[in-house]
Amino acid sequence: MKITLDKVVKTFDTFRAVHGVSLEIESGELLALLGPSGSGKTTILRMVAGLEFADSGRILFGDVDATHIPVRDRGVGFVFQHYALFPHMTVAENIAFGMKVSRQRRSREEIAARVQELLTLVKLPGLGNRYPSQISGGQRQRVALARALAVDPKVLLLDEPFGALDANVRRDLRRWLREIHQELGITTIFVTHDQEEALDLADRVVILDQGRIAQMGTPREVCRNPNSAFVTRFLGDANRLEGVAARGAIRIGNTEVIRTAVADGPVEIYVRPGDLVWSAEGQGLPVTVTRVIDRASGRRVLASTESGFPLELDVDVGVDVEVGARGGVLVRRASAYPLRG
Ligand SMILES: Nc1ncnc2c1ncn2[C@@H]1O[C@H](COP(=O)(O)OP(=O)(O)OP(=O)(O)O)[C@@H](O)[C@H]1O
Repeated sequence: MKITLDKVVKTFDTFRAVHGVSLEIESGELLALLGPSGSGKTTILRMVAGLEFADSGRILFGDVDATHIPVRDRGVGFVFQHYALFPHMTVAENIAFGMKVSRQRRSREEIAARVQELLTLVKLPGLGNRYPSQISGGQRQRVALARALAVDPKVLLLDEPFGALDANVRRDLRRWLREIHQELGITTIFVTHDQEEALDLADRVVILDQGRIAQMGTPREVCRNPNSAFVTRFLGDANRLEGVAARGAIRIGNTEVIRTAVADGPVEIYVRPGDLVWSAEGQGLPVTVTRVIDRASGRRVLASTESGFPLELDVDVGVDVEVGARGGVLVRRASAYPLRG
């Protein structure tokens, strides 16, 4: 089911949470809505679900305006971080719940068979008789997904479904969700404020800033070509430096650090740690090492430029570098934006 948002606006009292968002989610696509707290992600999802109504603009399910389709007829399945399982029902009863209250009548045998099928799909066979308190947080979210899938939704809406879980479990569930999505091909909108999660999972990401779309594209597109300082900062892990652009070259102090197209004048420059190369011989931008953090994957070097900007870069495990060492860094790739103010 394709979903279209056409200039959707939502205001709470006097506060405008969503400012004319237009967006098309293709049938079978897994789209992530990514943005900081308060950027309007949940409000957009709730409007698609029919739990909230737009002040203006339209939401289409296929070619049909969804405004007047009640929640239960929209064919959407939800998994919300706080949309807990019913504690007094077993896992199987939780999964069966939607089928029992659905307009589509099913026999007891049909429901039981479907519950078993779903338990297998979410890789929890044999746990049907447990209560939610008797399974782990990660297992609970799998059950929540099975419950959402039970009524054969045309659209799946997931709002920070793994938000409360620890990093390893999140990573496993992410992979698992991707597999389930591939298997079932249901149009899915996934809300998260975690850029790694969004980039890892989604076919396309929409980055929101204060109720507006800052950028949308495939994970590769937004990572390679962030269109603003906001997106670059939000995608994370970027060093920020200041310099001056003139005729396509950016200089910091006396050093030309990179050539890139940006208007002449003061600029802010964003560089990922992996795009900086350490030079013990002092080539490039002069820096002093302030800290070295050893990790299984390599060494993270923290350094400071002559004008006092902190920098982080990665070097191989075998590279000798010590606190207090002076050297240089070469910039392989960077994004630059005119410095305002
Ligand atoms: N029912 C409401 N009444 C008033 N203001 C609201 C209501 N719901 C949301 N808002 C406001 O609208 C803005 C967007 O909220 P929303 O929950 O959509 O953001 P979000 O991006 O999902 O944030 P988070 O990641 O914190 O959940 C926020 O400033 C919020 O305070």
